[in-house]
Amino acid sequence: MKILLLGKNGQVGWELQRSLAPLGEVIALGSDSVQWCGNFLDLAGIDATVRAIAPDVIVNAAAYTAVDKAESDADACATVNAKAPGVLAAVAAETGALLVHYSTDYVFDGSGEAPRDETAPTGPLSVYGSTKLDGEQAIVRSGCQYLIFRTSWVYAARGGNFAKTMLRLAGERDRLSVVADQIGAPTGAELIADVTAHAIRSTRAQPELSGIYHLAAAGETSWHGYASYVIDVARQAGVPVKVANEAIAAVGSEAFPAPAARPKNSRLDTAKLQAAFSLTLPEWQRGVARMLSEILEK
Ligand SMILES: NC(=O)C1=CN([C@@H]2O[C@H](COP(=O)(O)OP(=O)(O)OC[C@H]3O[C@@H](n4cnc5c(N)ncnc54)[C@H](OP(=O)(O)O)[C@@H]3O)[C@@H](O)[C@H]2O)C=CC1
Ligand SMILES: Cc1cn([C@H]2C[C@H](O)[C@@H](COP(=O)(O)OP(=O)(O)O[C@H]3O[C@@H](C)C(=O)[C@@H](O)[C@H]3O)O2)c(=O)[nH]c1=O
Ligand SMILES: [Mg+2]
Repeated sequence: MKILLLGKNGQVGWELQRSLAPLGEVIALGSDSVQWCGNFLDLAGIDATVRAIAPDVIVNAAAYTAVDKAESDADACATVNAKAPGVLAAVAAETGALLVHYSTDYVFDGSGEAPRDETAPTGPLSVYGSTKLDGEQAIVRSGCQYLIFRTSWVYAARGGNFAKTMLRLAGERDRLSVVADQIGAPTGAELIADVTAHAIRSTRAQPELSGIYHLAAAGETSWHGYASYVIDVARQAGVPVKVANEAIAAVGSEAFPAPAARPKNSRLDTAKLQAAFSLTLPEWQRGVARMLSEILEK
């Protein structure tokens, strides 16, 4: 099996370089690749690259993920998150390749408290969420065989994420304010990459497994609960933190104004994935603790 991995240097892309290796020949590209075009702003280049490599599986881990910046950079965000996946899907539809792609809880409007399943109506609140939804829909419309994993609150030992921002701020400040009315599940890039490899194997054998799946760790927390957990683990590991637990103020979203609105309810119902691929997704704390042990023991 020949696999083309795009976005190899991102949180998920980096873990996919590891998890996809046993499946076959992996050609991994980043936006800075020179031998082939890896830049999603060059749609013609991406089209030519995929056709020249002619992979059996395309795994797209590239995306414009700067949620707040996207609000004032909509065109670039749409090209990367919607148009480029449309180009990948068109080639996959023509060649019969399987396209694997990632989307987000931010395609939902965050109303209510019930976890969303894959049939729930969407209603993105941000440019980022809208472009990610457009990308999903371009893939579904193309008629190609696909696996789209909607995930949430992704972290990795490597790369930028909320947990690492909190660790940095906890070392610098003696007070923090963190929103407590946005609820979701922090999900490790490692878990996503492992589930992806497993799902590709199964779908290559059973094409009817193709579709959209929610993929998030089990359990739930708020960003405030997540920050408190991360800082507590760091403190117990002997990392010097300036902020005392009671100085991590739980605030409403309105107290933390940001260019992009975020959904309050980011809960994802993952029953379809767990049933289709015979998986049990672990509680969010397990992966976060593992990531922290990796970065704190350096
Ligand atoms: N991060 C999160 O919290 C969540 C992410 N997701 C989705 O999961 C997937 C992976 O996310 P994650 O690994 O966290 O993302 P990262 O932000 O860690 O990585 C994104 C990757 O996309 C690449 N990229 C950005 N712009 C371009 C471009 N113009 N051309 C080619 N490549 C580009 C970046 O490469 P470079 O650095 O070279 O620019 C980077 O390697 C994405 O589809 C994302 O939408 C879903 C839910 C949550
Ligand atoms: C840094 C910081 C953030 N926050 C709030 C802002 C925001 O509502 C929430 C999350 O902050 P961030 O901006 O780091 O997280 P954000 O970039 O919105 O994370 C999102 O990334 C995209 C790619 C996704 O697909 C989503 O699933 C989600 O993971 O925490 C605080 O309340 N206090 C703080 O000190
Ligand atoms: Mg972010």
